[in-house]
Amino acid sequence: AACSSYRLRDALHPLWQSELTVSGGTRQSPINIQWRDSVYDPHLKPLKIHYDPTTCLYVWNNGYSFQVEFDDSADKSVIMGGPLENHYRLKQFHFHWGAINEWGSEHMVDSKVYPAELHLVHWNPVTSTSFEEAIMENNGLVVIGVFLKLGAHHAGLQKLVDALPAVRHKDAIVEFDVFDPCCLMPSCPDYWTYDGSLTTPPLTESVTWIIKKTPIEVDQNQLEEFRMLLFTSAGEEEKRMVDNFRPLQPLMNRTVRSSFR
Ligand SMILES: CCCSc1c(F)c(F)c(S(=O)(=O)NC)c(F)c1F
Ligand SMILES: [Zn+2]
Repeated sequence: AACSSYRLRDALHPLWQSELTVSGGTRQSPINIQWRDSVYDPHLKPLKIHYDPTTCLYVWNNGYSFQVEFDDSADKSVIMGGPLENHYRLKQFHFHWGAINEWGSEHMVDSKVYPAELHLVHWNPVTSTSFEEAIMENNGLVVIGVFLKLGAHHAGLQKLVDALPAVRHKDAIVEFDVFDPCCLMPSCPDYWTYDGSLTTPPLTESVTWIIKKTPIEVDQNQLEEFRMLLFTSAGEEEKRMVDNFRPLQPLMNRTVRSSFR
């Protein structure tokens, strides 16, 4: 079996075949979080999450992940507190995963890699007038990262997994209403936070990352369902949607703060 620290650098999808770089990037993501180098910040508040399940709109395959989109036309599904100065609206969530359980997450903790990682993407409605604008703004976005580890069946995730066959091909879309992403959050409040970037184009350095310390558990069948999705559109030669993670990026002059001792 592949050594667990081995990471596919030339993953199948064009996005990751060439090492994606932003010229002069100083705060790129993902990174390896070295637990002992992270700094406890007593000023970090608990993260407050209020998601309204009725803001859930649909699931779609965007050609590099499957994504659940939310109605962000009002402050209905928001996060605040933690390292944040104001509230941020939930726009979408998606996942990154590997072809096998030995790899798949984008971030690592002390070089430990997880089979998958959930990203909940939020934008700042105070400093931006739209999500598209916030992508380009310094700290316009907040992404909560949650690690997935192999373990017990995740009942909350299963509702989403059951919708995946309907979005097997790129650009497929299926209605998906009343889903509360809170069910995908670990109960442990502990997190790391650092300044970083999108891990897909345009790779803009606009993300305040909040990485939860504790993973959620999903079972083998649920991970296999992720791996049955396709990067390709209907009618094209099928390419399985796997290894849709970006390689690790240099920490450079950044400190990762922790909300816990
Ligand atoms: C043009 C952006 C479309 S929205 C989006 C996304 F689709 C995505 F995949 C990531 S990510 O970098 O991969 N994960 C945090 C983002 F940050 C995003 F904002
Ligand atoms: Zn992501």
